[in-house]
Amino acid sequence: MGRADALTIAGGVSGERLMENAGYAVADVVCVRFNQGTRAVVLCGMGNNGGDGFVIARVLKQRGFIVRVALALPEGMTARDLKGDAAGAERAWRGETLPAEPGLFDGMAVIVDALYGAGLSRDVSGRDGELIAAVNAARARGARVYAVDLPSGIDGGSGEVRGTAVVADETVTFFRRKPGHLLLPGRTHCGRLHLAQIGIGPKVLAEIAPTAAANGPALWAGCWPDAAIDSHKYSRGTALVASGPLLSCGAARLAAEAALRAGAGIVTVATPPDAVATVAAWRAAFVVRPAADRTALAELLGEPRLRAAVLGPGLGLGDDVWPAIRAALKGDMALVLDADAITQASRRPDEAFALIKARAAGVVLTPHEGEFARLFPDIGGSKLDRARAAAAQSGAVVLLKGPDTVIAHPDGRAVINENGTAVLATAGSGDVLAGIIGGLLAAGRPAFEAAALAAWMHGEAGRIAGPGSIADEIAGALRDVLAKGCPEAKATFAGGAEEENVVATD
Ligand SMILES: NC(=O)C1=CN([C@@H]2O[C@H](COP(=O)(O)OP(=O)(O)OC[C@H]3O[C@@H](n4cnc5c(N)ncnc54)[C@H](O)[C@@H]3O)[C@@H](O)[C@H]2O)[C@@H](O)CC1
Ligand SMILES: Nc1ncnc2c1ncn2[C@@H]1O[C@H](COP(=O)(O)OP(=O)(O)O)[C@@H](O)[C@H]1O
Ligand SMILES: [K+]
Repeated sequence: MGRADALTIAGGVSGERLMENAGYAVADVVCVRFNQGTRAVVLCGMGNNGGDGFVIARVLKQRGFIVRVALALPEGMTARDLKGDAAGAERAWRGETLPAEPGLFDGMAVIVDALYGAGLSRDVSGRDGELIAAVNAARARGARVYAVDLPSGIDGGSGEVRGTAVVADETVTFFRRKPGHLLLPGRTHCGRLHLAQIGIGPKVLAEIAPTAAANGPALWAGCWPDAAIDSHKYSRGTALVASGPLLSCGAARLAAEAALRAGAGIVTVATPPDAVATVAAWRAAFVVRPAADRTALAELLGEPRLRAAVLGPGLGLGDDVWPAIRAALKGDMALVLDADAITQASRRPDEAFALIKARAAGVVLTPHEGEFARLFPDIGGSKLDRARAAAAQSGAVVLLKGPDTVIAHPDGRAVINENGTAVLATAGSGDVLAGIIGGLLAAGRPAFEAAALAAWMHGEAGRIAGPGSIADEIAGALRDVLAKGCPEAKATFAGGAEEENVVATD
């Protein structure tokens, strides 16, 4: 954001104008719910976030609110020491300013949090921590909290809580959302999020060329699995799902069903002999092939018409499994490596990553946090950073699961998924996701787009299936997701003012 501001200011829009627009945007959101006569306190910090706060205080006072500013400055600093646009905004404020202290929030209907925004660079502690605790306590007693740009204490780049953080009812941010608005726990601190345009134009967006975005149809509308009128099952694509033995064949059944629903024309389930009858009886639509051992599985994976394979759900952790995965990695089909296949790869990461990098067809790795730590033990940082680093290290598209699933391409592009709900936090849900990706890969969709679209379809399926659903029903709800059709595309990544899905990372 700092760079976006600087480029805009260099382009002739003053910082003061940006701050005025930002302040008005927040005041307008407050005024949707509250009227003249409302008691409001604006908590201002020492930087430009605080500067926005002074503008908000002025506008709310003009509109008849009873407003005071609670000014939180470092020891020894006074309002006269404020700098730049924040100093100008403070001078233009003609109301009451008090040194911030926790008691100032008592009895307020509205609290505006303008303590820290994008400039937060270290953990909040001491007096500021107490102020944040007091804001949250006042909210618990009924005050409505509006955060300026970010809830203070939330890191805009990572969504992490830096020590302690404000919990807001509404957050107004400017220009573009930041990763911290989408990643947890930041997302849950924002409350309702508003995006306001304050004069930072499309040329700036093109110049900063963000490589992160919220997951949405702009990325994958062209990959929606509509089959052409003249399609046949083979042209729609063949996928193979490798099952585990009888006691762990449920995972492959879920994945195979999801792959069929998501667009594969045919799905073969390769099954150890003890599970053949169970798998065959599960869905008449499955093609079931016994694979007595891993050599037989490797042979089935050599079938030339195969466009995609899903390996991992229930596959097994025995030493005999890796040769089949290795055979698949040496093959031509696109691959989803999930669950046990990720654990298998984590025992020999160098070999796995070399095989992934050497192949032409795409690979999607779908770790949850535990599997991620196993496969990429040395990678740290924000969820966005970690997914990107893992993609670069492995050569695969990495889908790092969770409520804020991140999908990263080795070239640095990444999307953050935002439509998942806790309905998905149920056993077998990840198998459904792996199957959806496999179905889209079988239909010829590129790995990054397939993974992003699959995460979105999975989220929608969870919403449609609703609370109380089990994984079988999430797979079943894919039919409704597809029946609703592809949602309207809004552009993603850099290039136009309408591209609200872009996340400004700098
Ligand atoms: N002209 C501009 O640059 C615009 C900036 N805007 C606002 O400006 C904000 C960013 O302003 P700033 O860069 O001044 O930063 P902040 O106002 O977020 O933070 C102020 C300063 O506090 C210090 N600080 C950081 N963490 C601290 C901690 N834990 N304890 C003590 N001190 C700490 C840092 O030196 C930081 O620069 C945005 O979030 C947005 O609200 C908007 O007005 C839009 C225009
Ligand atoms: N609270 C949540 N909100 C949104 N999505 C979630 C949540 N918890 C889990 N998920 C999603 O559910 C799936 C769970 O996958 P996984 O952990 O592999 O489970 P399993 O192995 O039982 O199938 C992932 O796609 C994950 O992103
Ligand atoms: K703030």
